[in-house]
Amino acid sequence: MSSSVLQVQQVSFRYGGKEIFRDLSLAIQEREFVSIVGPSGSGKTTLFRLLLGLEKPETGGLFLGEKQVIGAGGGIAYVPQKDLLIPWRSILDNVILPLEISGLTKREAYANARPHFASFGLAGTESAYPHMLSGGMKQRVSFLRAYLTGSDVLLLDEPFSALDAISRVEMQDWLLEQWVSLKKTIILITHDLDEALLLSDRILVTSSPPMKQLAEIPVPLSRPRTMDMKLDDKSLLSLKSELLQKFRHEGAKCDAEET
Ligand SMILES: Nc1ncnc2c1ncn2[C@@H]1O[C@H](COP(=O)(O)OP(=O)(O)OP(=O)(O)O)[C@@H](O)[C@H]1O
Repeated sequence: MSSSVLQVQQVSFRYGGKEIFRDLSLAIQEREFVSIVGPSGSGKTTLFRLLLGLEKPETGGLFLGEKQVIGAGGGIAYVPQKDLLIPWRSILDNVILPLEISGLTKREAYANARPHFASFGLAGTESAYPHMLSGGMKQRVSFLRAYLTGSDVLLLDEPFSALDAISRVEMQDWLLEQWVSLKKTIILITHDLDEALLLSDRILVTSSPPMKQLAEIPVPLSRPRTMDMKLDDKSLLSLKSELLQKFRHEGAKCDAEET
């Protein structure tokens, strides 16, 4: 067998009468960076909810290593679109939440969290409150909180979509660096095709429900990657046009379903 860290095996799922997945299978390799792109309403967030154990498949199974994914919080961490920081807790108190929940005392949790502030670009923000930070910084806090769960797999649900264009590019660069240094497996939902191309080893394209498989586009760019590549590389431009075509095609099918 390969070194899949995450496996979705023949999963079927529906919300009431709406069938979302039918016998869907996919595998994510250890330390892979995979982006999921696809039209609105195609089931991207639902896939995350299943991976987090927040929804139960009708049939099939989801596995983290050998272990079946059951219930929330089992080795998979989630960074949502909105940072969901608690406004009345300091940044340090926000990031230690998962450590407190796992049973550490506040003192232990602080000792655990503090050394990571610098590498997450958050030095000096420990006693600040969320409203004092920029959008990009708040997302880094959210990312640090997810990292401190100790999970090997991070699910990022459009984490940069609310940021302005410049902060977004800065955060994409930052995430590239973090992915290299933290050695985690990352799955990113994004609507930004440039972001998907720049960051990923593979891009999975969702289609209109019920989804039986995800189209897969490998990104054959060497690493380390830079922003210049994004602008210059000819193969990147042709990949982008391939992605756009798939995206539009599936989007049209989704729109037709909704009407
Ligand atoms: N709790 C729910 N109950 C019933 N239907 C739901 C529920 N959550 C999502 N759906 C439906 O399931 C389908 C897939 O939703 P999902 O949020 O997974 O799509 P998505 O691809 O993440 O969309 P977006 O890109 O807009 O976030 C949609 O048709 C949505 O309306």
